[in-house]
Amino acid sequence: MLKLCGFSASNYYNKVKLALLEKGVAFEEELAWVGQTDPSASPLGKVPYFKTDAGPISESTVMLEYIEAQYPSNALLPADPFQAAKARELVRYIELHLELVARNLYPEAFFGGKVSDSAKEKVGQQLEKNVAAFAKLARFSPFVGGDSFTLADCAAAVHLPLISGATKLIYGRDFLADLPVRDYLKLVGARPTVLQVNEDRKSNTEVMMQRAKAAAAAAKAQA
Ligand SMILES: N[C@@H](CCC(=O)N[C@@H](CS)C(=O)NCC(=O)O)C(=O)O
Repeated sequence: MLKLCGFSASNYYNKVKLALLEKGVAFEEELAWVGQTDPSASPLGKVPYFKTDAGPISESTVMLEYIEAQYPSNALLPADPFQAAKARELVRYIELHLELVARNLYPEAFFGGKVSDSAKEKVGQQLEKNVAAFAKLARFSPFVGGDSFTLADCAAAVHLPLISGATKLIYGRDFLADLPVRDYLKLVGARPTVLQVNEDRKSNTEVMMQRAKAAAAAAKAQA
C-alpha cells in the first residue's frame, strides 16, 4: 500500500495527507522525523516522501501530481487545462512566494530561536510584495481558487495559518489580515479531512516539542 512518510506536524506532509484524504486514497503513514528519513527515498532529508510499489517519490508538489495521475477519482484539479493551471499557479504562489519566504521567521516565531533584525526587514518587505501578488490571484469564493476544492486548497489550508501566525508573532501584524483568510480557514476547517489533519498535527506537535526539549537537555548535560 502507498506509504506517506514524515510527521504530522509538518505543513508539507499535511498538504499531501489532506489530498489523499480528500481523494479517498488508501494509504499508511510511516513516522520519519527530520534526521531519521530514508536517504534513498528523500535525498535532501526532507519530509514528506512516498514509498510506492514502483519506488520512492519526494517533493510534496510532485507527490500531489502523482496521486492525481495515479488515482484520478475525486479529482483535485479541474478537467479544463487552463483552470488546472490556475490551481497549480496558486499552489506555487502559496508555497514559493509566501510559505518559503515566511519560513525564515519560524526559528524565532515557533522554535525559541532568534532571527536577525536585518533578516526580519528583508523578509517583511518580500512578504508584503508577495502577499499583494497572491491577493490578485486568490478568490476565496468560497475556495481559494473559486467554487471547487482543489490542490490549491490543500496548500492554503496548511500553509496560510503559519504565514498569519509567524507574521503576527514577529511583526505584531498578520500580513494576511486584509484577505478573508480567517473565514476561509473556518470553512475548510470544518471539513472532516481538515479536522483529522489538524487533530493529528496538534498531537504530533506535542511529541515534536517534547523531543526537542529532551534533545536540548541531553546536549546541556553533555556540555
Ligand atoms: N520542497 C519540499 C519542502 C519540504 C520541507 O521543507 N519539509 C520540512 C518539514 S515541514 C523539512 O523536511 N525540513 C527539514 C530540512 O529541510 O532539512 C517539499 O515540498 O516537499
